[in-house]
Amino acid sequence: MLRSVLRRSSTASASSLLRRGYSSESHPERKVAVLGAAGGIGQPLALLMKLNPLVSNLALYDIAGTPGVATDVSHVNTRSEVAGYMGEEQLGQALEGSDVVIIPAGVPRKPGMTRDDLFNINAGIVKSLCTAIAKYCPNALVNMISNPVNSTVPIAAEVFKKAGTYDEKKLFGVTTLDVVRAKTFFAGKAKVSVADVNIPVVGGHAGITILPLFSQATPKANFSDEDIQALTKRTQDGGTEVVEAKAGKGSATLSMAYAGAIFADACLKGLNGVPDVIECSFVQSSITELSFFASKVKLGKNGVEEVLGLGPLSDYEKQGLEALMPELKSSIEKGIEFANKS
Ligand SMILES: NC(=O)C1=CN([C@@H]2O[C@H](COP(=O)(O)OP(=O)(O)OC[C@H]3O[C@@H](n4cnc5c(N)ncnc54)[C@H](O)[C@@H]3O)[C@@H](O)[C@H]2O)C=CC1
Ligand SMILES: O=C([O-])CC(=O)C(=O)O
Repeated sequence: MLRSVLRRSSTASASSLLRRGYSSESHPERKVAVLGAAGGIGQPLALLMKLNPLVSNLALYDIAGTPGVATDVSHVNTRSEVAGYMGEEQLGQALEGSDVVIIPAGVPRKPGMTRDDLFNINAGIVKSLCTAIAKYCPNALVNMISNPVNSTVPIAAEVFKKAGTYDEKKLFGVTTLDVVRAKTFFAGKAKVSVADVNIPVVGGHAGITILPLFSQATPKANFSDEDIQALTKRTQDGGTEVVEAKAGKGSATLSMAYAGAIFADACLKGLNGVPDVIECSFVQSSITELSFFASKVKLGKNGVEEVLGLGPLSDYEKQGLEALMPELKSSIEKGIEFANKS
């Protein structure tokens, strides 16, 4: 066994698991791999996935630093076994047998940058990781976090197509953080409990391509047009708000780990046959003329069970939808072109 591969068994007893309201026997075995696991998102996400009782095996992969992260996380008293994998020669082992692969690998933004400015570095990283996924776990659900999501998801699709493994039901751009933000900002303004709030966010994951549908928010709130515009803008600029507050030390990591854990949990629930699991995600879609689009998606045993439509839009949201289409289209095309030229 390679020296830097670590394996640690969970120390939680069956009785302590039962005390917390679940038993390892009641859930099927599920392996989750996190690629980029030693990074700002990767580390807290690894912890949150370790806390998830639906996970039986947690594989933490990065180009550096994973032995430490895996050893650290492995001491937490939950069901899953944790293994750390470092360097390309261990990527195959990390991926083999995975049910869900979460990808937060790549560089984050600094103030003044757009997500598209990350394309040159992250496109290559995503391409090589997806090439390995096609080889070692072609049936896994892929949760793409690496930016620019509007391009990295189409890149992944092209890599999988070339490898002959593409299944559009199994590829997801993670846009959950947009929903998380829309809910927080709405709840704060409406002075309601955020736990009761639901808001679909559609389109893509960059600037104006992020379109929160506050007209469909529950519970209903009587906001003015100005309030809705301000909430929309704050949701669209939520990532930039964090990038600026971190002042050169990266972008959202903790809230992203939270959002990534929610989305991965939804994928696992779907795989396990839990009914009516619905989350927004950037997926292959035919609800608009664009080949990829974020909307509400029903998750099931094979991944996407149904891509749900947009529902009724306000005039303001209709304008937002029209405005986002050209940018989202060109980001999708940029990803496809990159994957096919190199
Ligand atoms: N979808 C979303 O809503 C969000 C996406 N992001 C994106 O997530 C990505 C990661 O962000 P952070 O964790 O803050 O960055 P980070 O720099 O802290 O961590 C990235 C990790 O990726 C690793 N990495 C680089 N190349 C790799 C490779 N070939 N294989 C495996 N691992 C590799 C690095 O070693 C590092 O540990 C960025 O692209 C960022 O823009 C960030 C926040 C929200
Ligand atoms: O803004 C960024 O660069 C990171 C991101 O995608 C987000 O926080 O939504």
